[in-house]
Amino acid sequence: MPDGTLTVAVIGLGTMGPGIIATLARGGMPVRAHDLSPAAVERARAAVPQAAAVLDRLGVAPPTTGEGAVSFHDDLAGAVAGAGLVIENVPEKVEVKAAVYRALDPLLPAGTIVASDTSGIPITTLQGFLSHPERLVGMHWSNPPHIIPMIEVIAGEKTAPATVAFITDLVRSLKLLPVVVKKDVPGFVENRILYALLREAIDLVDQGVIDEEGLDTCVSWGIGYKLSVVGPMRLLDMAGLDIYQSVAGFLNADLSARRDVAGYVTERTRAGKLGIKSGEGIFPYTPDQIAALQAERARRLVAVRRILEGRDG
Ligand SMILES: NC(=O)C1=CN([C@@H]2O[C@H](COP(=O)(O)OP(=O)(O)OC[C@H]3O[C@@H](n4cnc5c(N)ncnc54)[C@H](O)[C@@H]3O)[C@@H](O)[C@H]2O)C=CC1
Ligand SMILES: Cc1ncc(C=O)c(C(=O)O)c1O
Repeated sequence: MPDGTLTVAVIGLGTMGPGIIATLARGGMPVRAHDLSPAAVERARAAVPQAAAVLDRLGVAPPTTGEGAVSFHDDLAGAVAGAGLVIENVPEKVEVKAAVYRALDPLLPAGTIVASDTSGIPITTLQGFLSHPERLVGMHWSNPPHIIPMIEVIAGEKTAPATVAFITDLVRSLKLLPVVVKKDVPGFVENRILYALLREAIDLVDQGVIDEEGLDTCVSWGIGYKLSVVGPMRLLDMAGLDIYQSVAGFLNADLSARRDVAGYVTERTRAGKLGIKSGEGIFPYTPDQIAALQAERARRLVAVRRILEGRDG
């Protein structure tokens, strides 16, 4: 069980880092942040207060002891000094994560818990790169991490139950929603659902069934809107399992079952068109548009969450 003295190190300060840092600090924990890129550190220095301002709008108050201090460290050793928890948040490549774990090993006491924010690399795979694998666990936040309250907690084959309990208690102490995933499958739960949806969405655009804007309108104002209130299992009962039986009977065989990544995406990633992070992906973005888009998305997500939590509306 985390106590009031827990210091957390966050390694990797890109898309996910600043929101995670702000959330932990708002929970009263000192946070020590590190990225090998000085540019990423500078971006994070600006992004953490921005995420904290969103937490204000969400009504997330620090404990009476106050907000945790955030410090930035050029070196990994300095970042993890005194940390009881290290959150690994580097790119989704096994070799990159493995290198971080190998670098962490001599720096950490055996009992220091290491939580990976991996989107779906099996935790058991990652446990092969860290001594005392019982202390490694998946702690999968969703983007934006300072707004989405659900966090998946995933044990690898060698993860100790106490490690899982530690992270689920920590998530609860932040008044967030831990979901313990019972099997260490690739993609866990959230991303298996999301990637099945994205595979179908990309396929529909690729086939010319609908254009990108139309796809987003259809999903955001149809099933996406509905799923924010009624989960898939409850939706089956709401629609009627007989309806699912009939429709799935012909539709399942027609859904995309591709095992590779659609050329629609590969062409863009190979061209460096990565999305907001590169200024263009499926859509083009100017810096002003990015700032406005991120502010508006935060505003809407905050408003929806407040309503779903029964605080507004
Ligand atoms: N982007 C998303 O929507 C989500 C990503 N994740 C997962 O979180 C992890 C991080 O993802 P992002 O923040 O999107 O990645 P990112 O690419 O935006 O940021 C990664 C950061 O790690 C830094 N880095 C790379 N190697 C490093 C090293 N050896 N030591 C220290 N820092 C290093 C990079 O400089 C970069 O700033 C990945 O495992 C990803 O799958 C999880 C949930 C959502
Ligand atoms: C496309 C995509 N891939 C992975 C994740 C999370 O691991 C997200 C997300 O959190 O939204 C995502 O959108």
